[in-house]
Amino acid sequence: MKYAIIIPDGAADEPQESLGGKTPLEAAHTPAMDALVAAGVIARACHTPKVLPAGSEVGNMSLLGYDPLKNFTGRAPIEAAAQGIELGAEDWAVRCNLVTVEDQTMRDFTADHIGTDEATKLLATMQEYVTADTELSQVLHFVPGVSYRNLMIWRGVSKPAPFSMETRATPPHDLTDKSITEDFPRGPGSDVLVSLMEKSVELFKDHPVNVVRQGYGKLPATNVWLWGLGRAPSLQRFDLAHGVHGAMITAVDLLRGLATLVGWKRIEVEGATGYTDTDYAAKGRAAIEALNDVDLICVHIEAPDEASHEGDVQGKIKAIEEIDRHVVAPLVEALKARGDWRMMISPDHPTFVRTKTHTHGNVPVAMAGTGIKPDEFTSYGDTNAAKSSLAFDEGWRTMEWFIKKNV
Ligand SMILES: O=C(O)[C@@H](CO)OP(=O)(O)O
Repeated sequence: MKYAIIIPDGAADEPQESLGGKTPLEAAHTPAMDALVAAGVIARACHTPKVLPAGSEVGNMSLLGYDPLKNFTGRAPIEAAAQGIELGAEDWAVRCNLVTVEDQTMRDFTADHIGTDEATKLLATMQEYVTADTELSQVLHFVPGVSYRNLMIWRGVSKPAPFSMETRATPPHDLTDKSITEDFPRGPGSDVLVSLMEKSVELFKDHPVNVVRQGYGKLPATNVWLWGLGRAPSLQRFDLAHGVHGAMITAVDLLRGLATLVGWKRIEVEGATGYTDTDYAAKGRAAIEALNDVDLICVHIEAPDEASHEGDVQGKIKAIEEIDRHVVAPLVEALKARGDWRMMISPDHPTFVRTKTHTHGNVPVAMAGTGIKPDEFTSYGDTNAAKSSLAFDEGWRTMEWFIKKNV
């Protein structure tokens, strides 16, 4: 049996007045996704338990079949795994966004999609500052990632990290257009995080990177925003849990990290950007090719989530349609040509274009293929999922149903 999982990140949403009461998934023209539901089932799953952040870090862990209530330790340690950074028992990883804050309001949690080269220079400035501070020089390390998504690592052997599970920090994408004044990190060790965030304002103010950016009309990176901290998680290998070898196609470190932690192969695709300008067709082609090597291919596409964070409903619809045409449609054909197959389509969490951020709640899950008997539904969407009698309140249990159903 060959399996494929498509994750249109953040694609679930609420009905929109501007779409005549449809959700973006329902307004989008998605013949391949609809055909999959017609041939199989639609279900709903909750991948974000109320007590955890309604984020991709929790949602995707659950989607891959791991109970986040037992396994989730924070977002940054997962992203550290993507970079091959090993965290010891005393170490903490912290997500270090580059952001644009204006008049104490979060103008852009991506610092206008800052380039990786520019981000690397700004992080080097933070590192220079920390290195000059004898107390923190041995423990804090700024690690560039891709664009605004970077890390800070606290090596805790010589000086224990002051953080705990009680340390709270708000994701900057939850603050778009909002005041940041009440949302600085809180709890154990937050003074260290806040002082670095404040110091970055001073260090970045006239930084050459920002001078150049403003010269060509781009927003400056005014601050680092520290959040998503945690210690290393330990996840059971996916093949030991399900007897299936998997591979991941994604453009973001969060999913690369999850793949690493569960023992999946990672496939890098040229032109995959983690944004709405990604090369959807290249991802589709890479997924088909991967079926030669692995039993399960997972394709994660960040674009619907990014369009939602920008409040761009038409951009979200376009991203969903591109996924349907360039990933789902060719992949279904390729799977069918190989014999027994199954496909699942599931977002990790809803991202509302209205609020420009993630929310807890159900996502629609389409599952079809060998051994899955069709239900009465014939199109993919949030409303049909809400009506379905197949529901996974503990979303992480969906994976077992998908892999093992009737086998
Ligand atoms: O990586 C991030 O910082 C966020 C926003 O881009 O991603 P997601 O919304 O998928 O959690």
